[in-house]
Amino acid sequence: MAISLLDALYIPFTSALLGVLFLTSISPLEFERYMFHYLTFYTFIFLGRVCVYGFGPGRSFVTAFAQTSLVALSFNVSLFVSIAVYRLFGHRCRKFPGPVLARLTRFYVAYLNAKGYQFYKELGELHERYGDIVRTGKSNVRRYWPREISILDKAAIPAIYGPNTECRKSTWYGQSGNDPNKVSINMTRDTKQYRLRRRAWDRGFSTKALASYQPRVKSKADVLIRQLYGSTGSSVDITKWSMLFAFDIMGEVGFGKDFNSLASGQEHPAIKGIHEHIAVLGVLQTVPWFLNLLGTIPGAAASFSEFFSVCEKELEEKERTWNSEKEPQDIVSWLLKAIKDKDVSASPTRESLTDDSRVVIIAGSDTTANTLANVLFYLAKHPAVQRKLRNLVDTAIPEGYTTWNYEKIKTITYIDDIINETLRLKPPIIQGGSRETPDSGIRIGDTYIPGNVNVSVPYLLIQRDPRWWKHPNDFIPERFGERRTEMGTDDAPFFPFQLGMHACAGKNLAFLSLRTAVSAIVQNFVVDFAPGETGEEFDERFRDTFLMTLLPLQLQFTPRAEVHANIDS
Ligand code: HEM
Repeated sequence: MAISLLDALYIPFTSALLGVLFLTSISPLEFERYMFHYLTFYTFIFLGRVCVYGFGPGRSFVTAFAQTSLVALSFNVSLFVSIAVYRLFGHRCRKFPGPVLARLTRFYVAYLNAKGYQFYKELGELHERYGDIVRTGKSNVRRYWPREISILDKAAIPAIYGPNTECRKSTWYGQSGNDPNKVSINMTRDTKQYRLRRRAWDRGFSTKALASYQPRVKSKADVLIRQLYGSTGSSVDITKWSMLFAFDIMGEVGFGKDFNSLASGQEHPAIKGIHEHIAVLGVLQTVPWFLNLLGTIPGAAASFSEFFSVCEKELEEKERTWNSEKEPQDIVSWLLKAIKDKDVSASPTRESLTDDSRVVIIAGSDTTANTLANVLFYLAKHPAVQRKLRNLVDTAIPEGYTTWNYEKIKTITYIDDIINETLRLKPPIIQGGSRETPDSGIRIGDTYIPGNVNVSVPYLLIQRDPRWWKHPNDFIPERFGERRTEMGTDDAPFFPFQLGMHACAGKNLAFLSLRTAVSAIVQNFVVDFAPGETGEEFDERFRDTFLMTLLPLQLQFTPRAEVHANIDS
């Protein structure tokens, strides 16, 4: 039986009406939370209708399928047209300029991300074209997405991220699920629950805990130094070795486990998993509901399952071997202690604990590794800076590396100036965290941003903005030291570790690791580019994959004794 003329007119009309009604009814909801349920329900209804109308005497499945497809088509067309009209002309963000495609769909920014993985450059161009506030459609919405705005104005930093902000974590943090009982600390959007859970983490980074980590960090630096001595005369890919160093530290300090990557010189399989994970994240982070959906499809996350299973395995081993009577000696043990003590800060479920264990590795290793590799790049490129640093280390520890001492290294503020200047130019997390404005909206200077809009300030762009930074693209560590006043550093926007309650939990550990590695390297070696390496590609072509992904960098580490011998002869 074919579709009658009446059906052919009636079905599209009622279905289209249904599409508009549906859109109106979901408008108060953060609908992407329910995307998975919606798609499942949609498929179920579709198949159910085919069965109901196709089953029975005189009925045909083909006709039922054709009718149902007409219903679905009319419903979808009406839904998408209404959404497009609303997004273009009725959205509360419509006064903010931005590319038309970004107003229509967040997949446009996913496309810009995928195009060479240099979204920060694309975003820089959008800001140049449209001004300090650009509608990017970058993440998600409560009322008909996309509602994303990128702000390149330093006044926005305290308003969005500062200690007194009323902004909350946006739907970006819903990419691994929206149930706060099942996700990591970093993905916890509920502010009350977040504050409680953060306490367990902060215990793992207390001054006392860091003092117990320090000798283990130094022992990893020793292995790195030994390996660099072994490389004498050949070039070393410092991107790889920095990752091995940072990954081993997170094994030691995170899980109390020796991952042995530095000693073996081999990438642990989990490292590949991390990089595949962040490459996917780099493109699809703009569409968190889609990432969330992908995670529910068996096999879709296969590329990074190795990393997930390593974390799961290490967590299980820790649970088996951990001595709960003793003071915790690593971050995961602090999290386990909170659970054992039934403390309010404990990860609420097994799933959330597992997700937390992944955060230990993801948040701690790539960030530190990138910074170390970039510091060494700048030292190779600026021999005068390297010499100045080495003289300071030699003055603090004249007897050489055998008497290396962290307390003395900590007093050399120039190391921190070099690390900060590196983090200004190359923040390992390139785009600022996405936050949702409170219902009442916020004011940034003279501009009112309505409520429930996702806002972010891009770290890399604002930390190189010539309005606040003199010679913004030049590497001048002294701007954080003796030239601070002259260069206006105190008034310039700098927040690579984020600010306020959601600021990086591991900042002090990062500084401990970086000060240790950088001082140990300059005390032992002179660092140069390897023959044929200019560093230009490394400097220019790093990938914007949420966490920065670096290209290999070939350096040469000449033992200082050898340099002296060459000069003397
Ligand atoms: C140079 C090194 C590092 C940089 C630049 C850095 C930067 C950041 C930034 C910008 C955030 C905020 C992310 C957001 O807004 O969602 C963050 C969060 C975090 N970082 Fe770091 N980080 C570094 C090293 C570390 C290390 C070594 C650890 C140790 C495990 C760590 C643990 C964390 C954790 C647990 C969070 C989540 C905090 C939360 O949501 O409460 N980070 N980091």
